[in-house]
This record gives sequence, structure tokens and C-alpha cells, in this order.
Amino acid sequence: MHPPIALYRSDAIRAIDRRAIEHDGIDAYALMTRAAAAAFAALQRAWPSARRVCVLCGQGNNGGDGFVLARLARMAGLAVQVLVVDARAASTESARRAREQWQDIGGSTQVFEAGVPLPDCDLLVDAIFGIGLRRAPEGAAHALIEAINAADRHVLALDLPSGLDADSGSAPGAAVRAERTVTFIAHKQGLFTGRARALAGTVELAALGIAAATRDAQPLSAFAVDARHLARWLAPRRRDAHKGDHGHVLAIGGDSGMGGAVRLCAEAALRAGAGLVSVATRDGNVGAMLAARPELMPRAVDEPEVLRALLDRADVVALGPGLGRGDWSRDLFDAALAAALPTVLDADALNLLAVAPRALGTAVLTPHPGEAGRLLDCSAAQVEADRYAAAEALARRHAATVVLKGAGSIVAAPGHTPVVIAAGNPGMAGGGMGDVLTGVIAALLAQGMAPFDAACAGALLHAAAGDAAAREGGERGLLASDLFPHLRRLANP
Ligand SMILES: NC(=O)C1=CN([C@@H]2O[C@H](COP(=O)(O)OP(=O)(O)OC[C@H]3O[C@@H](n4cnc5c(N)ncnc54)[C@H](O)[C@@H]3O)[C@@H](O)[C@H]2O)[C@@H](O)CC1
Ligand SMILES: [K+]
Repeated sequence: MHPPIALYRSDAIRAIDRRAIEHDGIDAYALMTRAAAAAFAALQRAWPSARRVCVLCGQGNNGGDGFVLARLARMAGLAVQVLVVDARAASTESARRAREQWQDIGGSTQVFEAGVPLPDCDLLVDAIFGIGLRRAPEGAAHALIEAINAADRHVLALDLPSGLDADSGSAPGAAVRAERTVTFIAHKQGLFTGRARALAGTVELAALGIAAATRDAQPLSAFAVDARHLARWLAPRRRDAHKGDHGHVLAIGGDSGMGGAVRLCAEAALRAGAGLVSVATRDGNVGAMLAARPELMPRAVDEPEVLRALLDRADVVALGPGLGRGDWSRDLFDAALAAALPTVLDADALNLLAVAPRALGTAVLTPHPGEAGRLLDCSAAQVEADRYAAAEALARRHAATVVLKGAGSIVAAPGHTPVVIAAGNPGMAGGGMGDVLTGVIAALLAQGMAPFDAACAGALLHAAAGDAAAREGGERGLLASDLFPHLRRLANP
């Protein structure tokens, strides 16, 4: 079984690097050479016909990696040009040595000038900033990043796309959009969520031959999982199982005009393996729901008493899809939370929770950044500036499991290392997708998974189903209900 991918913060990467140098006796410049060699090998694998390469170097060790790569590429017969961000000397000993060795083989270096087009080439290598980025790129660095993005060339990023923050996955200013990133020593947690999903392209790790024990002596800060990891959570069913073993989900929502949301949630719960799925909704939704999906058990709920009878028979509640925020919605919300069943809260349930905070029992919250901002009294942009921190703050505040949705969804809960979902695609940024996720997580809870596991497995199953559906018919125009056949297939790995 594939182990999850260990992710680190930049301070842990620096500590691994220091330990490799001081403890294991690997020379700093040797590490830089290994980094550049691994990146050049990746370049040749990805773009075997590239002949003219332009390497863009910053002042620090990331720039040093670039100079060594330039030398290796030139020695391999490629035409190589090097541009530096500014004319000052390199800021580290290794980077100075890398420059000198480039000059020693006759390589020339130009200083980038804003407004002057980048040299004509097949491929750009981004070696401006790695984990040393301290603030939004200014001046020439900013202009060079914009020039790279405007150049319409293949881009290989060394360690990180320049401008991306290695820890948060956000970019404080301009950032390079790479097609491929070769990252060194260990995976940075910032490469897996938020802006990184658009900037880093395909991410490849070059561990540089550092001993596993040296790496493992530093704390990892998150895990990433992808479709290969589904089998960790979704074991085959017992041969003697019956429907009572797989739990009863009650989906609550679907105020007038929003019946589709709760139907998608309920049907997703069926497709993710819930034994029984009831729906508490408006009278007007019941007939259509029964006609379309006779396995569902929809009930018209006009008042909380009717809901209480349904709650008595349920194991898990999916609360919020199409719930609305009126009196009907609030009454159902209060009655549902009073039942103290394991509950997945989404959409308007989160909005109602934001205006009337309360202690939750076993709960999984599935906010998008806007809803997370409302719950944390901040803006969606502040949530996006550090998605890991926002997910963890929300989990602490509500003593609950949180799935912060968006590019690279993050699952956080008190006492757990966060898990980032390395799957999903922009075709999934559309109506109904969140309702499906809520139903999937509720179904996994109903089948006996612990909340954190149900949230990780549910978010991963949902994202992987979205990827499978997008491969089949494209991202644009992808519908939430297109996920259903894939959910079923992927739920049985
Ligand atoms: N032994 C090592 O330390 C190794 C380091 N490696 C490379 O070294 C990188 C880290 O090197 P550094 O710590 O030198 O850092 P970087 O090279 O990432 O960047 C630091 C440089 O950028 C400048 N800078 C930072 N933010 C700026 C901004 N907003 N605007 C303008 N200038 C800014 C700093 O003043 C400094 O000169 C890694 O990402 C990796 O690519 C690899 O060679 C592997 C081994
Ligand atoms: K870089």
C-alpha cells in the first residue's frame, strides 16, 4: 500500500539540509550539484528536443542551482543563456562558486533589464527564488517573473515556482507559472494547495541522496494523498454484510427552489455506500426525488417534530445543502444539532453556525474559503493567504474536523496532522459539487469511519471521481451528477 506523501515546512527542510551537511558530511556545494543534476535530468526527460535553454538566476542558492544546471546543460551540448536579476555578487558561498564554474567553461551572464524581451529559446529555467523568498518580489525580480509568464515558453521551476511561499501555498505578489517543478530534499507543504496548484505544474521530488534517517529526524507538517491512496480507507466489504451494517444517512435541506442540492447530497451518499438514505425536505421536492431515484426515502418536513422522528432512525446527518436561512431552515438546523448525531455541516448550515456559534458534537465542517472566512471573522482572501493555518484555526475553534475546500482541499482536526488532497480539477468549481462531497463524507461516517478518516477518504474519493469524470468528458461543463458512476467505481478500489 502506498504511504501518504510526507510534507514539510521550509524551516524543517533547512534543518534537514544542515544536518546532511554537518552530520552526514555532505558538502553544501555537492548538494547544490546534485540538485541541479536531478533538475537537468528531469528537463531532458520532459523536453528531450529542447536545444536552447535560458536560465534565470536570483542572488541566493536557488540561483546557484540555476548556474550549475546551466553548466551541465552546456556541457551536454545545449545552447544556454543565463540572465541574473541584478548585477550584485551572489549572496552565498555555494552560489558564488556555481557562477565561477559557469564562467570557467566560458558561460556568459547578462543582467535582466525590464522591458527588454527575454532571449529566444525553447525553455526557461526559473532559478530566481526558492525557499528563501521573504516578501513579495519587487523591482527587477517582479519584472522578470512577469516576463517569464508573458513569454509563452515551457518553464521548469527549480525547487519552487519563484514567488510562491513554500509553507502556505500562496504568493504574496507576482509568481512564476511553471509547467513542471523539481523540488529538492523533501516536499514542501506549500506546493500542494491554493495558488501552488496553478503555479507549480507537475511536481517531482529529488531527495538528493540524503539519508531517510536525516530527513525523518525533522518533523513533517502535513501529508498529501492522491487517488493511489484510496485503498487505505476503502477495504472490500465483508461477504456477510447486510444493509444495517452500512448506516442510515439523513440529508436535511432543499428549501423552495433548492431541492437539487439535497438530492445531489442524498444520491452521493447512496453512491458512496450508505445502507439507507432518508431526506428531510420541502413537500414540493418529494415527488420528483422519488421518481428520479426510488432508492431514496424523502419526507416532507414542515415542522421540527416530523424531523425529530426521522432523526431517531438516522445514524448520521448531512446538514445544509440547499437549506436556506429562513425560519424553516433555522428550525431544522436547531433540531438537527440538538439530536447530537455525527453531522456533516455544509453550505447554509455553516452560514447559520457563523451567525449563531455553538458547541458541536461529532462534526465535520466542509467550508469553501468564503464560508471559512465567515466562521473565522476574516475575508476569503485572508483564508487563502494561508489555507493550512485557516483550516487548523477553524478545527480548533469548533473542536471539529474541517475540510477546507478549494484547489488542494485541506483536512484538519485537533490532534491530527493535516492532510491535503492532491487531486481534483477546476471543472469541479461549480454548483452542486459541494453537496456531493457532503453526501460522500456522511456515507463514510455512516459506514463506521472515524470523522477524520471519513473526511480524508471522502474528500479524496470526491476529487478522484471529479478527475475521472474530467478525463472522460473535459473540465468545462462537468456536472456534479457526472461524478456518481465514478464515485461508485472508485469507492471499490
Ligand atoms: N545546501 C543548500 O542550502 C541547498 C539549497 N538549495 C537551493 O537553495 C534554495 C534556498 O537558497 P537561499 O536560502 O539562498 O534562498 P533563495 O535562493 O531562495 O533566495 C534568497 C535570495 O533572494 C533574496 N530575496 C528574498 N526575497 C526577495 C524578494 N521578495 N525580492 C528580492 N529579493 C529577495 C534574498 O535576499 C536572497 O538573496 C533552495 O530553495 C534550493 O533551491 C539546493 O541547492 C539544495 C541544497
Ligand atoms: K525557483
